[in-house]
Amino acid sequence: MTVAVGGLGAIGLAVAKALDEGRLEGLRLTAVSARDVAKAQRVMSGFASPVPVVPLGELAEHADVVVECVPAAAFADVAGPAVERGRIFMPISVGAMLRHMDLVDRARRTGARIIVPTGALIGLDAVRAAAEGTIREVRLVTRKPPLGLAGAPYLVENGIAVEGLTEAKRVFEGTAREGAAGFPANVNVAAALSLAGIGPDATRLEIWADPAVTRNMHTITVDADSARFTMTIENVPSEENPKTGKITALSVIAALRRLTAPLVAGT
Ligand SMILES: NC(=O)C1=CN([C@@H]2O[C@H](COP(=O)(O)OP(=O)(O)OC[C@H]3O[C@@H](n4cnc5c(N)ncnc54)[C@H](O)[C@@H]3O)[C@@H](O)[C@H]2O)C=CC1
Ligand SMILES: O=C([O-])CC(=O)C(=O)O
Repeated sequence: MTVAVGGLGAIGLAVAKALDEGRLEGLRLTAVSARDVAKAQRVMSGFASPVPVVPLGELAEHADVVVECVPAAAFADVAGPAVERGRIFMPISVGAMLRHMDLVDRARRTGARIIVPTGALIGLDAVRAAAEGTIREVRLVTRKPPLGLAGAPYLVENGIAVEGLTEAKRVFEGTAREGAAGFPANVNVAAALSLAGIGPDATRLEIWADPAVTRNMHTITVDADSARFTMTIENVPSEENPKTGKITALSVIAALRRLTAPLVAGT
């Protein structure tokens, strides 16, 4: 299968490199997109098999699988054409996906498949299994270093300061949908959780700005008829973008690997 990667930042570059290095059996990189084309061409010259740098909207013409690794604002430029052409579309700006759920109906008609990786989160296999039964409650508590949240539209609009905190402060409590809208660069995890479970309006979210933490921490609690579980992940920030946990790119790579692997484990 061929793969195109939109965005060469913390997540996209790691994914493109894994493909170029031949670490993904049966998958080959065929195109990338970048805001800074000259820089991307320099990156390509260091690749074993350089690929064309094309606009986001053209990625779908070059590959069976289109991976979106751009800021939320550019999501639709990648997603629309990929779904329209019936590709496998892998979004990572999952909060933006919630505002474009019409893509799911469109995918039904074009034969596209939209596969959301677990990303910076944990345990969506268990959440999906529980959702086949009856789930009473899904809650996510996200705890981040205050600077990782600074500038989020919800904080700006509500005049909530996170600078100079000496103790943890809960800055948001609401639904995953409201959280994804108010913190577009921070809680894609809440959107992914909601899609795996009971949807963006029923999934509860708390966001804490915590000066005592150096990692992005996410705790999921699920109460279902089949099981009750609580899971916590403590993400090491990536070097390129401290807002993004290092595991996120690895999650995309793992999700790609299972597209062609002869054996897959986990729901
Ligand atoms: N689902 C999840 O668990 C997670 C999702 N994310 C989200 O993933 C997305 C990517 O995150 P990062 O790689 O950390 O961001 P980043 O800022 O490091 O990289 C984004 C890249 O996209 C490029 N870009 C921007 N506009 C573009 C355009 N029009 N055409 C082509 N390239 C363009 C930028 O130049 C940059 O290189 C963000 O929306 C982020 O919020 C981040 C962490 C976890
Ligand atoms: O990397 C993380 O811990 C989570 C994150 O930024 C997101 O969900 O957007």
